[in-house]
Amino acid sequence: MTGGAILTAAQMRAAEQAAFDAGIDPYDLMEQAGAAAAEIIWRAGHKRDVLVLCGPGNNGGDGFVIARRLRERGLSVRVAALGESRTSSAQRARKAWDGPVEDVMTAAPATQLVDALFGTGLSRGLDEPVAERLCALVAHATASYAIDLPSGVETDSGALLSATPRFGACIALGAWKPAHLLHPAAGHCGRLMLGPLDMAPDNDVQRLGAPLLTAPAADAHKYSRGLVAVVGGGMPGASLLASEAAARSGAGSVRRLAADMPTSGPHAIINRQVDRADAIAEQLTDKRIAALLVGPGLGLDEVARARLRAALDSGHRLVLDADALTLLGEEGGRTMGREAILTPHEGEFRRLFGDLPGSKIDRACAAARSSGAVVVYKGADSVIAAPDGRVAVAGGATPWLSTAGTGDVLAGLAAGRLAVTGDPFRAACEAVWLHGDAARRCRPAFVADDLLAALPAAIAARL
Ligand SMILES: NC(=O)C1=CN([C@@H]2O[C@H](COP(=O)(O)OP(=O)(O)OC[C@H]3O[C@@H](n4cnc5c(N)ncnc54)[C@H](OP(=O)(O)O)[C@@H]3O)[C@@H](O)[C@H]2O)[C@@H](O)CC1
Ligand SMILES: Nc1ncnc2c1ncn2[C@@H]1O[C@H](COP(=O)(O)OP(=O)(O)O)[C@@H](O)[C@H]1O
Ligand SMILES: [K+]
Repeated sequence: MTGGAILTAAQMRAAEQAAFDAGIDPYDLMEQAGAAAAEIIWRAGHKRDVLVLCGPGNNGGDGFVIARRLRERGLSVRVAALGESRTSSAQRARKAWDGPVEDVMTAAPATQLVDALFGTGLSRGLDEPVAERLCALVAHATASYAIDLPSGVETDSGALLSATPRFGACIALGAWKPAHLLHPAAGHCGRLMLGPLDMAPDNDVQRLGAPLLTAPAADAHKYSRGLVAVVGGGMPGASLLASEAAARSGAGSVRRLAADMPTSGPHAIINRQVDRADAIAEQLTDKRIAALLVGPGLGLDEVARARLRAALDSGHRLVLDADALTLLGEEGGRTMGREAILTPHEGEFRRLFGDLPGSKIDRACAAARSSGAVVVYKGADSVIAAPDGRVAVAGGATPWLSTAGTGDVLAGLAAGRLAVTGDPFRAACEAVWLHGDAARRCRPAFVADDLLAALPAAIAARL
């Protein structure tokens, strides 16, 4: 269920060095990279005139190979460079291009624009006139391709170091980089494609891929498929959304423990009217509970605090979301020391873990290590990190998800999948995938309730 390894610039360089040490010729690798990218551009099918912008490093070297390969296919190709080529492989690739080399600042636009100015070696923002020229040439083009990365983005953090155009597509070379999935850079990549190289580095950090789910066993019953308990609070809607998501996640049974009794909603959910924390604690002694969710609509008062304490003391596998995370943060955090999933958005993450350094991936890893729990650091780019160092990064979720209540659905899904699998990292990955896929199946301007109706189709697609 992985979508491929994600490597930082330093990890990519180390993998490249290991390949050279193993006998791979550096120039062969550049030829491979350029050929793979040219093949993708050719197959994209525009078959129109091309302008390839080449920078001074190996990204520029890839550009010269791409230009040569596309011309061999019969396309009208022009090349424009930003100064001299500085690496021996790039110099060799430039020599192998026997056409003219124009200046990036004066080259006329083309229908297809290939940006091979900078990749993983970008060390600072582009000079302003160069960034402006790149933006103008991309704006003129019908099709635009960033080679390895859009020039101007920081590989590891996904930050924009200078004005960066939005490309139609980005062809990653050899492996994904954090900037392909982390915002704001991810929003400038367009369609993501991977140009394969002989060198195939692996890493604990992976792009989230489609999960493989299994149907219930022939002799399954509602408890063997997982009983989910959801602790409610002052805002009933949130725990109702979460409960229904858990009920539609593949779990066998859902019990909602709250002071209110819903007047509508799926009758399959068992609502137990309990108010006091000791009554909730009593309900939580049921050993059949396979996962417990607390947080959506919980509230932040003393009653909420007592309910959270009862949940934490119950010993069950936990999903903590929303107000539970805020309350946990007020208490200075707590090491989970058990199978648990925390699902903070940006604000909850900062309240719980403070201002951590590094990329969103680094911050999620640090949070997972310090809490001992699987952390789902939500947003347009969601990072799922386990305390043992495994990470899955989800990109490409529709921004229509940024509507109230979709987090409650995700939390319910995570609890449901945790009850089914008993594995917090796997459950979190499955939940984020199914949530994103259900959103893709909804029409624009959907509301969180619509996601619930789309869940069975999202699950069916993964069986
Ligand atoms: N690793 C692999 O496995 C493979 C890698 N491959 C390819 O190599 C690429 C990495 O190549 P790379 O390391 O040569 O870096 P690259 O991005 O071309 O630029 C570095 C040059 O730019 C300069 N420079 C930096 N910022 C600047 C600025 N703002 N404005 C002006 N100059 C600036 C910098 O100079 P300096 O920072 O020293 O001033 C240096 O000269 C990678 O993305 C992929 O395309 C594939 O061919 C095969 C497999
Ligand atoms: N711009 C976006 N693009 C894609 N997904 C998003 C975006 N903004 C939010 N999301 C997703 O929507 C959900 C929102 O959760 P949350 O912020 O907890 O909302 P709520 O508390 O209202 O339920 C998360 O799963 C998050 O990853
Ligand atoms: K580039």
